[in-house]
Amino acid sequence: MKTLRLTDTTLRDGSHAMRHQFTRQQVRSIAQALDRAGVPVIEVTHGDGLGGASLQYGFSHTPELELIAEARSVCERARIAALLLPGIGTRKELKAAAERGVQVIRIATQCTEADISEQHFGLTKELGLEAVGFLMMAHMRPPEVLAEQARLMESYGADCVYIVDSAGALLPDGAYARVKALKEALTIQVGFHAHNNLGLAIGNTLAALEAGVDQIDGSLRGLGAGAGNAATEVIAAVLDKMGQNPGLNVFALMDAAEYIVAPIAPYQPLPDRDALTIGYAGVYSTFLLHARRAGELYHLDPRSILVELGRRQAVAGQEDWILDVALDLARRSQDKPVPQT
Ligand SMILES: CC[C@H](O)CC(=O)C(=O)O
Ligand SMILES: [Mn+2]
Repeated sequence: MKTLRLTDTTLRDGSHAMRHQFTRQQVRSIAQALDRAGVPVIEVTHGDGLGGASLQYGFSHTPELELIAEARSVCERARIAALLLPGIGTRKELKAAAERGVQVIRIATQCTEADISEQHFGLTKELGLEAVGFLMMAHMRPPEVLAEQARLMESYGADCVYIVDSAGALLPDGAYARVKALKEALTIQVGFHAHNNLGLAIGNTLAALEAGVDQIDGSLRGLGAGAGNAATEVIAAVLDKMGQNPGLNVFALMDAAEYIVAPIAPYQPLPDRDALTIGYAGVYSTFLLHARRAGELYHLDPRSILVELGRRQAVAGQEDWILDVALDLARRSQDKPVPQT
């Protein structure tokens, strides 16, 4: 039986929910707990990947390279992964991350733009690292288009390509069909990364498993953008009940979620009305907090901003659209004629 590989992204996708304020001590405790619980890969980076700390995406409390080194120093078995979005992260950050002990680079592009990742895969392989492709906003394209894009990443040297449900907008049949299409098109491994905006993160992960997925993502307590990710401790318990536990200590993960992550999380990600709107309208999960802020600023319901962003098909990197949309909606509401009585 092949072994399913779990990557925990509490210290990367969870960074969105933490507004990128992880401290060294928090990273050490979380990484050590995950390592001891048998999680084989731990992703540590600014939420928007290497080089993400900026005015646009939010500055980090502690530089991500230092956090990577902290995580590396406490792990005895787990490999450390870092996310990189071409254009945000450059060759310089990629090399620096490798020097701090990163062994897996996950290269993320919009699901129709795999062609911008060739150089980054090239350098990752040159440095002797494992290279994983991330096709983001995968609900926006049908399985056959994703398979073509994944084939490009395979030709650049990817060891695995992920279907990334960035908006948490997929239903189980959509997750199944997309993973299946990649399994049929590629000779390398296939992964699935879920968001819980429609409350389907675990259900979709199980659909991906049914389609033959090789790698999946989780985060403790689901800490992540939007309504968060598939919770690592829940994945572990479910896989265990299915007789498919790949070596995860279920109780140790429950403890890490409860006693290490819950006390430091600023809120518990869940499909509340704004996050649910993200899944419903098919919007990038990281837009949640930005849309809430814009809503407060312009006295708008964040849901109206999110629905309009979905209509305009906004994708990663278009965070500046959020304020534009809010301004348009605020202006439009002022233009409305006052009802005559
Ligand atoms: C900014 C990168 C993004 O958060 C990657 C990811 O996890 C996703 O698209 O879901
Ligand atoms: Mn994500």
